[in-house]
Amino acid sequence: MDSVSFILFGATGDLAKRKIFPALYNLFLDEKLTAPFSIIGLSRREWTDEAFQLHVKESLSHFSRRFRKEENRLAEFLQAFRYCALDVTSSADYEPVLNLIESREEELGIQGNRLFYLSVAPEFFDIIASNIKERGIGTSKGWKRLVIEKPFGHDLASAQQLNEKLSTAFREDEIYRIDHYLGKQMVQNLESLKLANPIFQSLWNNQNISSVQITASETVGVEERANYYDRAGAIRDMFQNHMLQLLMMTAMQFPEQIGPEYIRHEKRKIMKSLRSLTKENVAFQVIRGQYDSGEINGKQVAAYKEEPGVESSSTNDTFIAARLWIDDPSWRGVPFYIRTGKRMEKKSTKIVIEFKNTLHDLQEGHNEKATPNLLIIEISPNESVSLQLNLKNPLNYGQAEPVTLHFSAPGKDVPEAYESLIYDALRGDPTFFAHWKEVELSWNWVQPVLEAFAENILPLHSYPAGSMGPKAAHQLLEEDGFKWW
Ligand SMILES: NC(=O)C1=CN([C@@H]2O[C@H](COP(=O)(O)OP(=O)(O)OC[C@H]3O[C@@H](n4cnc5c(N)ncnc54)[C@H](OP(=O)(O)O)[C@@H]3O)[C@@H](O)[C@H]2O)C=CC1
Ligand SMILES: O=C1O[C@H](COP(=O)(O)O)[C@@H](O)[C@H](O)[C@H]1O
Repeated sequence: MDSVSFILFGATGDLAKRKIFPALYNLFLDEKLTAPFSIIGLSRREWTDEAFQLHVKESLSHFSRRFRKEENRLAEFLQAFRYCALDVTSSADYEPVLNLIESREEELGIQGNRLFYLSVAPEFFDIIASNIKERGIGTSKGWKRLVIEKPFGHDLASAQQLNEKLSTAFREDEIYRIDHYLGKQMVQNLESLKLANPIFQSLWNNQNISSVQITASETVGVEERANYYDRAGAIRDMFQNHMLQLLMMTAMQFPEQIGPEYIRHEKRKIMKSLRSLTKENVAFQVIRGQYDSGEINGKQVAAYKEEPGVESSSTNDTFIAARLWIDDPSWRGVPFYIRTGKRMEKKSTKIVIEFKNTLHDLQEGHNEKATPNLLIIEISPNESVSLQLNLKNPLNYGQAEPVTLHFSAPGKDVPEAYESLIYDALRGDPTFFAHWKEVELSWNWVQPVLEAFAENILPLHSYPAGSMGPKAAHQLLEEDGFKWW
């Protein structure tokens, strides 16, 4: 891997503190950051290099699990950090930034490879990209890459506009759109679960699978993010990006070859085959909900409308469930159910593949207990794969009963999502980043839902905090003869 300048916009912010510095520190400790490297922090406040280094140190003391264990290497790591104050909207402020980048590159002998990480509010993405171009910061002997955070747009039109603006400064292959769900180890494992296991390869289709469910439930509420969340809702915050990425990763067929372009091609094919909705029929396929007060882990919590910063008349969605259909030969007839929400009973992200229940079909009326085979992929908080099978129990008159084969991935010391993703961006592997076409196709599917929500065409179901969502979300599956696992 090349030596790089890592240029961090929004260096004093929350994401930098909680995720980016700890990820960089781990990469450094694991010798995955090629020495020498330069890290330049940028944001408005007037900090010295020393103040910035102290901030990084404090962030690591709170958020890095390896801080105490490997403190002896900390000074070496912090030496790489420099700081420059800049207002991203002021073109003149970019000149000292360029000077600093170049002087550090010269001092360290770095060949001009520059990774720009935009950990700032999305309204700044385009102005930063164009200033990087205009002010010559992206012009050097080495490569340049742009890493951007979500959200990528607010709807289809704004995402398209943003992409157009970014593409005047960066080529698509230079843009790395972070979706941190793609950095989760079990999501990255989906590819090998299918590819490396012929038994699943041959079963991964509508001949054998009756339905697929993807759940991301959270116990947290809106926290201090009402200003953003009340305009985004679960549909933009989780569904359009993370949930649809999980759908693509689950449903994509085996690429002809391993490689980012082949995988991304397969993902795009899934999105193109998704049956589109119209604003008028959204209500038949989508359930929206908002949490009411309730109890979570023995603690009483407030209703969404009573959260600080939320209007008492808010119709924002804190829960969404949907039934999607992939109209291609492999998946035709298999419903994909997706649900995600805040203030639910438990924190759990998982994918459940339900196989067709042939035993049940053969012995209708005789063997009520035969449950379908299930492949359960737990993504968080635990990382595991379980396969539920049926076996006869000789102690119970030979009745078929479910038994489970279970594998738990080693939780400790597994790289966190940000660590894997930053490493991939540094070495130029875009496999687990969202390609523009995936993002555009996702917005395209979601757009009628946004419109139906905005026009209040479908009911807003309330659900008690601490539950698994509104009743209507259960009915959505029951009407097809399924249930959420
Ligand atoms: N925090 C999280 O967990 C997550 C965040 N994200 C995304 O990451 C990005 C950053 O989020 P987060 O860190 O939470 O946001 P914060 O509000 O905590 O940080 C924003 C950063 O931007 C800087 N900034 C604001 N205005 C300017 C300006 N005009 N010029 C230069 N710098 C400016 C701020 O520093 P200063 O005030 O000193 O200028 C600060 O460093 C957003 O796109 C967010 O959606 C995505 C997933 C999770
Ligand atoms: O992107 C986001 O994700 C988190 C959930 O992430 P997880 O890794 O804890 O599952 C969510 O809480 C947040 O609202 C959203 O912006």
